[in-house]
Amino acid sequence: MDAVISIKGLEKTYASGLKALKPVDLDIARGEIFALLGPNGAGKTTMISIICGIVRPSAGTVTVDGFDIGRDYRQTRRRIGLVPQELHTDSFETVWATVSFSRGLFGYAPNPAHIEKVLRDLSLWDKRKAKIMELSGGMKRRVMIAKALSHEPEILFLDEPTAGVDVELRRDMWELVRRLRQSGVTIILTTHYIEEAEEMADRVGVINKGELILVEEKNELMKKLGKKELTLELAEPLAAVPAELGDWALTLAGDGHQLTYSYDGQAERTGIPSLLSRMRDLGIAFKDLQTRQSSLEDIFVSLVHEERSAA
Ligand SMILES: Nc1ncnc2c1ncn2[C@@H]1O[C@H](COP(=O)(O)OP(=O)(O)OP(=O)(O)O)[C@@H](O)[C@H]1O
Repeated sequence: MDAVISIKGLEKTYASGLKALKPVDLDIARGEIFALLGPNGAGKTTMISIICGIVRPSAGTVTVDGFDIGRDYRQTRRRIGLVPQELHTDSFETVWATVSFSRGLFGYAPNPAHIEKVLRDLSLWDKRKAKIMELSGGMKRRVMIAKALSHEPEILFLDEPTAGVDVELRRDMWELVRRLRQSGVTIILTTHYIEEAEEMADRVGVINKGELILVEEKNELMKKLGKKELTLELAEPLAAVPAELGDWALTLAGDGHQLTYSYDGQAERTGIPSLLSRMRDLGIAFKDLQTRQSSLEDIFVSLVHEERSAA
């Protein structure tokens, strides 16, 4: 892998004694979209903040394009754009001035053409003369992204990019992220919206209690762990799953009206034809049926749940 970020043995223990990151090893490939999923307090922001030089690690190393985040802070930081979770942009400055100023902070010469492109891409061009404090929350969030892109970073971190934004802005952001990837930018996003990871990510990492419990290509993950479910709407309710159907993984719901069979969609034999013929023999009729592929959300919940019960 051509790793643009390489994380080795990264640990963080806060002054309170809380271990926010257990040793984490992770390589981020150049040009990929990597989604970091995890419940509240899992350590996502801590990890991003360390890579961006905001939080100091307790142990381990991180290199960005071969530069060490500690020793070569300036070199690493100028390659990175960060869109933080919290908006702190209340200001009397205009959109144009704010975004242009951000670029200057990284030591780059002014480039009005680039700033104009960023503002246009984010539908902020019409607002360029507006003061930040006059903007709506969604607009402010766009400004945060514009600031992060002002110095043409190779790597963009988006910490919960669409928390609390409306559907339209979320779609716009997804579109923008795709365009950025096409232009060669590596994107690392944290999200609570699993739908977002499912839609966008090339690879997914799941972090729980400071531990990276899984890193996998999204498509592989969905194939490997994805279960399918067949739900039969019964003509007459059942009080319990009949013993004669004990060979199939069945559950009863909807006051006995819904019989659900969970099976491995990748398996050669699903067990469905034999189940249906056994049901016919037993005189159990159904009115309707539907199948459902488990989503990344189901996979995530079961992973985090397994970890919790193992702990
Ligand atoms: N400055 C700090 N001092 C002490 N503990 C902290 C500090 N910052 C974060 N923590 C703790 O470290 C753990 C990881 O927090 P972090 O913000 O990295 O999680 P997260 O995965 O980003 O969560 P969320 O999804 O809620 O943003 C949490 O238990 C949090 O309370």
